[in-house]
Amino acid sequence: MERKASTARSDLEQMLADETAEPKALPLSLLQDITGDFSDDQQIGSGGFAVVYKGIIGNRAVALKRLSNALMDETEFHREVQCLMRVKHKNVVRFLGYCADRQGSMEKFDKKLVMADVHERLLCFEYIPKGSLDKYIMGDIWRQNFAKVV
Ligand SMILES: Nc1ncnc2c1ncn2[C@@H]1O[C@H](COP(=O)(O)OP(=O)(O)OP(=O)(O)O)[C@@H](O)[C@H]1O
Repeated sequence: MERKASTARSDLEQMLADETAEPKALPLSLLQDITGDFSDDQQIGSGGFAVVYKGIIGNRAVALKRLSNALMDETEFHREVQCLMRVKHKNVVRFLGYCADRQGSMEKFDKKLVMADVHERLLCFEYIPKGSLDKYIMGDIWRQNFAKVV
């Protein structure tokens, strides 16, 4: 792992230990490293705007939302990060950091090689175990309404 990523890894470890630490910018190389390069095995869910991965950092975990560029543009991403940085509440999942990375990559288009701009935008949160709340809510609704019929 490169030096920048290894410094960021220890910063993130310290942030997980210190609940008062502010969210910060995280390098893409660190996020690739802790998610096995966004491996399918570490995928934990997906929502309207993102695929969510579990990132392993020491004996702790974080949740990483990898945003779809088609669904959220740069301005919206900045606004989202600004809002998340202001929210601090015991009942709201803690926001730990963000990553906005842009790299040139040579791609074939129409039989020609062209330099494509590849954007990665990610949001990092504390990891909440035991799955999604809607499963528990829907589980109850299902039990109350349909369990007797089946
Ligand atoms: N902090 C987290 N810790 C653990 N799992 C998470 C966390 N955040 C999201 N997930 C998992 O990823 C799934 C998708 O989350 P996400 O917030 O992207 O979708 P959503 O709740 O449908 O929201 P939206 O519609 O705003 O995208 C959740 O249902 C949950 O299983």
